[in-house]
Amino acid sequence: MANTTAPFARMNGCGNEILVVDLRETSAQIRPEAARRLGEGAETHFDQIMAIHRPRTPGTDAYVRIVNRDGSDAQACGNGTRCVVQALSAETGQKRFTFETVAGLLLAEEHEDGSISVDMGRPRFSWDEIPLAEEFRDTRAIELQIGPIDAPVLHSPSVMSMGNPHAVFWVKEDVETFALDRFGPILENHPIFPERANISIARVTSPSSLTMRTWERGTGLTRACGSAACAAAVSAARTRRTGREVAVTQPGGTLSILWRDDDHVIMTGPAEWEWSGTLDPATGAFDRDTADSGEERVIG
Ligand SMILES: N[C@@H](CCC[C@H](N)C(=O)O)C(=O)O
Repeated sequence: MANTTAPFARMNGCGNEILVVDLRETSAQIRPEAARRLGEGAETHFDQIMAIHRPRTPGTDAYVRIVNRDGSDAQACGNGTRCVVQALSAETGQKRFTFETVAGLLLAEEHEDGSISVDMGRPRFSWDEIPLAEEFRDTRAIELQIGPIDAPVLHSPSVMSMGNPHAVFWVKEDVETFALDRFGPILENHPIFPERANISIARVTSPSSLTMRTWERGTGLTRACGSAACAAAVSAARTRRTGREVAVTQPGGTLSILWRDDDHVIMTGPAEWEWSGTLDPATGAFDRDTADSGEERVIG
């Protein structure tokens, strides 16, 4: 059977490296081995793949599957969702979208200034929804620490789900001074997280701002993580460290997070197209569009 090729765009959301792959014209799926091959590529290395499939539910614009660099599936990707919105808006001029993901429906909108808002849904706080391996009645701070028993480097994280699991460790020092590259994989794979977890270190800088870094589940250190920014902002409000509208600054940029009174979390930020090409979703083989390959495509 001839290999399938699909258009894709290399994009980023606040420096979170995203491949947006258009699989609407095929029934092919991104294979884990293809994801790992693309993730190891000098040009195609990515944090997440956002695979756009034909809609499965009436009233939605597409079904979007999220794949991490290690080939694992994820339930949410805020930065990647903004990239999908920008790509489809560039293709059709449509500004409002409803996407279906494994975690439910996401509503998104591109604004006149080019910024994009995504309704990331409601946060989940109960231990069995995050999930955790054992019951914790108060997930605003759980017993989990790393470092010397009598002087832990990180401890008492806030934990929650934005569709995907997050642990947020609060610090008073510059978030860049922590060896997250060392602590991240240990905590990501800690037995308390049966589905692993995204691990963030966050520092509150005012009643409406915080800075943070994230070690992402299935990917590693990234320059930004949208769902982690939502988790940190909600956790900061939940622990009365900030209000419900927070500017979250990560190494790749700043996102605006609003935890609305109806419990929905609205994330607003940029998306950036870098280059386009075609790829085989089964193998990860790709060709990059050249300057003379016709009008500058985004994905379609
Ligand atoms: N970078 C994404 C998060 C992607 C999924 C995460 N690594 C997980 O496995 O939960 C974002 O912007 O939210």
